[in-house]
Amino acid sequence: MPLIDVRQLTKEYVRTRPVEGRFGAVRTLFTRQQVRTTAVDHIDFSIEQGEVVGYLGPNGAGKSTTIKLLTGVLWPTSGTVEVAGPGGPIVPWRDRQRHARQVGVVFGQRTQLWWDLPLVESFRLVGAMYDVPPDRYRQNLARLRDLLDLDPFLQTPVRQLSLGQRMRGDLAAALLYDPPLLYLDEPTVGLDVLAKEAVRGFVEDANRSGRTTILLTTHDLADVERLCKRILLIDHGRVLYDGPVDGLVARYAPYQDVRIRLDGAAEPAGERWTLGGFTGEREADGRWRFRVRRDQPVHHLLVAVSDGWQVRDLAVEESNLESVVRELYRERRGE
Ligand SMILES: Nc1ncnc2c1ncn2[C@@H]1O[C@H](COP(=O)(O)OP(=O)(O)OP(=O)(O)O)[C@@H](O)[C@H]1O
Repeated sequence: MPLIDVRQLTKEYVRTRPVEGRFGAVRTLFTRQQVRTTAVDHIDFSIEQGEVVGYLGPNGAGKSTTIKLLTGVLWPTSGTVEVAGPGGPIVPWRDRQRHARQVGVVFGQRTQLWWDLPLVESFRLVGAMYDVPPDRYRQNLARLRDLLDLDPFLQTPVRQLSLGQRMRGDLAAALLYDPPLLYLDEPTVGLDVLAKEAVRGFVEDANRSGRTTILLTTHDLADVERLCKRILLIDHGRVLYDGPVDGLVARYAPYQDVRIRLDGAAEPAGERWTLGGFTGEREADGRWRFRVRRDQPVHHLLVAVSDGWQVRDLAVEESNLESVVRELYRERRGE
């Protein structure tokens, strides 16, 4: 059995809103119009022990709602989630206590720590809440202090920590009790370059030799490129793509862009240029862009341009995750 098994998971939010119209203000006293949003719409996926999966999607796609369902904070409208655990599968929103021992959760946007207590006291409380045996607690704390360089602010109240320090504290608290599963919701949001590096290094370490299975939501694709072999891409609550990072690039951007800047007075007239069997377009900065499918012989284009034209510079640009995701989001928004 996989570590997490999600079947037809659906969450519909229902809220009421004022009725508009001539008598709107009066009617809201008596009438409640319901607005339904299907935030998560019959999604299926499973995650095996030891994976690090990037959960991506544009704003409002349904990522946070999924994390809330997976962590048992929300009940679904329909569908199931099962997490493998000692003594059999766990349904997060039903078996909340058993489930809590299986998962660590870190939200980039808010802390799970006790605001007024020194960091080390928060850790003690976490250790007590999860019944971590004293030896285990000491070992884990020593390892996490070292790994996350916590000592300079261990005695500082959480409210006085910088965002990067607080995030390191949250990561340590989430792993103090050795959960096999870690949910990270935008763990690098707002962090500087060095702090992001520290978080990424830590996640890699946590996953080393498959110890901790990780599901990570982020808008920073560098997190995904560095940490995840697999992506789940969702939008409008549905899974658009589930597979390897390279596969996403190959599926949605099966081309390379060749950008050419010509040198000298002779430029093709107009905004389009056909050369070596390819058609290029002039870009705003004066360069020509040829979009060449990966299975087409790009060298025909390169030979044709160098034979007949003075080239100042030429670049063959592979699509990367960033450009593919940008295109996909644009397409979905109809831009
Ligand atoms: N409590 C709620 N009541 C009603 N609608 C909600 C509620 N929470 C979220 N939604 C709606 O559900 C949809 C999915 O929201 P969700 O927060 O899961 O998206 P997200 O992918 O996490 O977005 P972001 O990247 O902006 O954090 C959105 O349309 C949102 O407006």
